[in-house]
Amino acid sequence: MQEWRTEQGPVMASPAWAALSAHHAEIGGRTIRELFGAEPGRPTRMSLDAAGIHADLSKHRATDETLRLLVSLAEERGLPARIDAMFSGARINTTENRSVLHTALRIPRGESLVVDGVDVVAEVHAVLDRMEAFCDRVRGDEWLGSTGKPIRAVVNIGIGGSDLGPVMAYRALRHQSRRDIDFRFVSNVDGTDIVEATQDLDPAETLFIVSSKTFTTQETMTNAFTARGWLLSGLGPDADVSKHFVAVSTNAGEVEKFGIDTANMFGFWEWVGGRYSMDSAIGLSLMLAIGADAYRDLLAGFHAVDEHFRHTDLDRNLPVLMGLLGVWYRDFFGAQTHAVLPYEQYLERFPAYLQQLTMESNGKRVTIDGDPVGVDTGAIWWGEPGTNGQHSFYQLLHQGTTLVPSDFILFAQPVNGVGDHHDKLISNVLAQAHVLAFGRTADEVRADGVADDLVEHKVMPGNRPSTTLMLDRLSPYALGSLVALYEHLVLAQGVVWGVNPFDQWGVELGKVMAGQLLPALTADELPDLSHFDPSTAALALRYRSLRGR
Ligand SMILES: O=P(O)(O)OC[C@H]1O[C@](O)(CO)[C@@H](O)[C@@H]1O
Repeated sequence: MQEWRTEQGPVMASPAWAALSAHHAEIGGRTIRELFGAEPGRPTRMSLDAAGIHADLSKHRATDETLRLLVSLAEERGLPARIDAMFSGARINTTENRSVLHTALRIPRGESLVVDGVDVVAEVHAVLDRMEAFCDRVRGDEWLGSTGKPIRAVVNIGIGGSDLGPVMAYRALRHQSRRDIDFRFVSNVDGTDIVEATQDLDPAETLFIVSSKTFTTQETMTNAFTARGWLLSGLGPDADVSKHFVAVSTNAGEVEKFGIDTANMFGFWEWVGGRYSMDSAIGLSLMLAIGADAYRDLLAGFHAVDEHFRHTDLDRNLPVLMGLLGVWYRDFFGAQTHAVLPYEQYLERFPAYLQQLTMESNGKRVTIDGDPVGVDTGAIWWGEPGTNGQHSFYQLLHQGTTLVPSDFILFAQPVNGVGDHHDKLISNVLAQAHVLAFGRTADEVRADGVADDLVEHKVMPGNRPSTTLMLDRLSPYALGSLVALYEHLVLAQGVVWGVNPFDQWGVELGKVMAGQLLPALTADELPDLSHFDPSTAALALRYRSLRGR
């Protein structure tokens, strides 16, 4: 086992932090207009390319010196050493004593990475091969349901990382998915989710994938039991459910207990965090949808960005620079949120996916050593596909009082080239980034002939920063590269802040309390609620009474 230790100390004690504070006092008030005016070569100098992603970082409230100081901060915080430690399998997730090796999920076949005496690359490819063989059988109508019918509906049951990645990626790539198989995703313990997902399906043609790293998650297990009941009520009590259920998990014991043959289980490893797992066997539904070759292209996209992140100097390293700019706005400008605005309808769930990735990772108040962080950490991430957002919340982005750094994502080639839709789409995204950055002054508004009493209403303050990411076409490779970009951005930010981006202790207490409340809501006898606060106890009693208990 490779031991890994950190004694980083607070980020504010870092000399680069003090230098950044002084630098912010000096240039924080300069506008993007002024920066462009002073530096004609800015767009070229501040753009870079990584694994097919072209990134324009010029519309930021940052100079070369800002980037230099941010990179110094990352160096002082030990980012290069942490990157090496992660890729080599050291147990950098110290609060759970685990390696962090999602990058091993996409190392090409034939290479090797030995961790604790095991070649994890060989294990990864053995699972990928099993997944491929299974997917070929289902897609080739060789895997038959218990009545002999081929599979025409696949329902992934999972939540958090066992849902958001699969559903995001399926929606992103459904243009190259099998259209004769219905793909559905059930996550919420709210019964509506599973009822709506199954009510028009034929159980004889339905395959459930129960996806859960732990196989103990309340929502997933509740939905899995309900799915089994639905199947048996449709096919009769003697139906062979093994033809309709497979599992993706690290927990073979619980999979067996549920009644799924472990021959139909696809494993992964404790060194894959839930929110970093979409390219593990958790992606089985996606492989069923797009096929194994396309799935391997997705892995290649991930790997290309891994290589970039691992081997590129910090000052040309895209995930590092984007992560550092996020720290710059969060801690020196007080930006509380970060928007992701994909101008690609197929990426409709990408912002939701990034919410778990970023906020479960860096929504932390203490450092990896357990001390208060002392500065603001992870921003609130959110977003919607363009152009819908323009007719909704962009008013606030343009003229509100809150600074919202934004990422615009666009693709040069349309997936669906209908008429002039795509050119119009792209004109919109470029226009939005332009207006956010450069705005419109009162003089310019007046020069347009606007009446005096409306001038201030029409002034666009501008100076609102954004990154533009332009890719060629939304392909599995491109999607993999984008996800890896944000995975590594999260690590860069976490290391600077000194938090552990790989644990999620903050979600545990709510689960425990729900477990304690459940019997209080359902027991025949009025339970003792005195250990809950009076508000919660009163609401529980009201619920019982409204349910006639
Ligand atoms: O895959 P599992 O074990 O069901 O967990 C689902 C999700 O629950 C969480 O632990 C949070 O509750 C996530 O980190 C994880 O992705």
